[in-house]
Amino acid sequence: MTRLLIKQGTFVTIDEQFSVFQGWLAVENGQIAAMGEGEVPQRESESATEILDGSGLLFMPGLINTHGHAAMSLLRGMADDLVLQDWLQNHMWPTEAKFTGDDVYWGSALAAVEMIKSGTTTFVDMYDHMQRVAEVTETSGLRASLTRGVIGLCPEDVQKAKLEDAIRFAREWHGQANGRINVMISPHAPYTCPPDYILKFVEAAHELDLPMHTHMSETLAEVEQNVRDYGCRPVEHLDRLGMFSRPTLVAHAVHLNDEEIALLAERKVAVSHNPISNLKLASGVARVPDLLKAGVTVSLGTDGAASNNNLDLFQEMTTAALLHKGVSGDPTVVPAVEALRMATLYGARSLGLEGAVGQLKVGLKADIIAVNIAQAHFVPRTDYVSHLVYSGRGSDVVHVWVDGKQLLRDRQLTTLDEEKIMAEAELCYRRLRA
Ligand SMILES: CSC[C@H]1O[C@@H](n2cnc3c(O)ncnc32)[C@H](O)[C@@H]1O
Ligand SMILES: [Zn+2]
Repeated sequence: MTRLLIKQGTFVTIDEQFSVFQGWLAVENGQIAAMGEGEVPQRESESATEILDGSGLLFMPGLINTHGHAAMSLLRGMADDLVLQDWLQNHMWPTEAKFTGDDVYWGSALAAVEMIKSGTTTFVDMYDHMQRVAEVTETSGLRASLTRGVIGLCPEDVQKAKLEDAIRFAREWHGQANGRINVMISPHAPYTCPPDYILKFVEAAHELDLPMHTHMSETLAEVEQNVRDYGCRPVEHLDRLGMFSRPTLVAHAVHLNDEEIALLAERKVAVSHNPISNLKLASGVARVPDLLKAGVTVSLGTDGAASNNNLDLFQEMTTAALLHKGVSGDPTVVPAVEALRMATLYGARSLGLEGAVGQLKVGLKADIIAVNIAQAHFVPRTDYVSHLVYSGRGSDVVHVWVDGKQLLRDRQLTTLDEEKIMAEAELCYRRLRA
């Protein structure tokens, strides 16, 4: 049995009473086995099989990206500066229709490279050809909640086949990769899935005992269309269809009224806040301070790299912390520590993984990242939580572990061939555009 000892590091434990301390941490059997402040006890030095000098490094829980479409990394920069519906209907969907399983594999691998190198250890992915995303997850060593996203704007036989594919994927992959893969059930959105079709997903989620994930209330146009088509706003619509009787994570939730926020809190629906994607597609600004005040779990997502245009959760934290101050005129909303919790603890909570990941605590899985704080933008040592959120970047991450396995060592990937993946992704894009 190997036992890694990290000594003389700076540690940020994320909890309601987060703390920053100088000390040590031991990893054994994929878990945080022990940790403490100050000098390493002699018994820890003696039982270690590997020792890492943590001087100049800050260790914290790996970041959790609660909404994305990994394979869309292939479409980065392809159609910038458009509103959602134009972007989706006239650019993303026509190109995605040509995606093969291999395109999804290499696009997702490209995303995995970027995520690991910017400190993400768990990601949510909603897409098609999900077995290929699962393969990337298995090989890369990342942790993921994966879901076959289904657009139901198609004939009944195609709808049926897509639902069956989602169920088959769930049965095959939930709990796989040593428990690193979980599965969710996903009708893509209320405006792309008719109500009777959404009902079938809710039934499947009950049968399989799985959580649900969907896009919801992302644009004003979507809310208005929902009212026109179904006589109510998306939150009430999904509630009537029984979706919130399952543990549910909704992406975006930008356009909400007070009653909807109260209902989301009551139903314990979690929200994945994607501030950069929402800004880029000019969708609006989610009412994050109000959601948090109401007790809704709000985590952070990048969405796909075609609407972001990167997968760096540090930038998402910075944006979340700044944006809501700007629009509210209140500098106290979304303080740095809350942005950090959104990217870690609240991410874990929204995926049913609280108590397993998202914090540095003895007994939790060793999903840990090390940030190089021996750099000008982390000086002086006033407040490391502030530095991480307001001046940190994904490229500051030097080491990454998931389940105690090191996926990034001195910024070198240990499980993925970065050069090959970039070359294959470039070829996929050229083929798709030909
Ligand atoms: C059917 S798989 C997922 C589907 O979602 C599309 N998508 C990507 N970003 C967004 C977004 O912000 N809102 C709605 N849908 C989005 C993606 O292009 C895939 O087709
Ligand atoms: Zn999305």
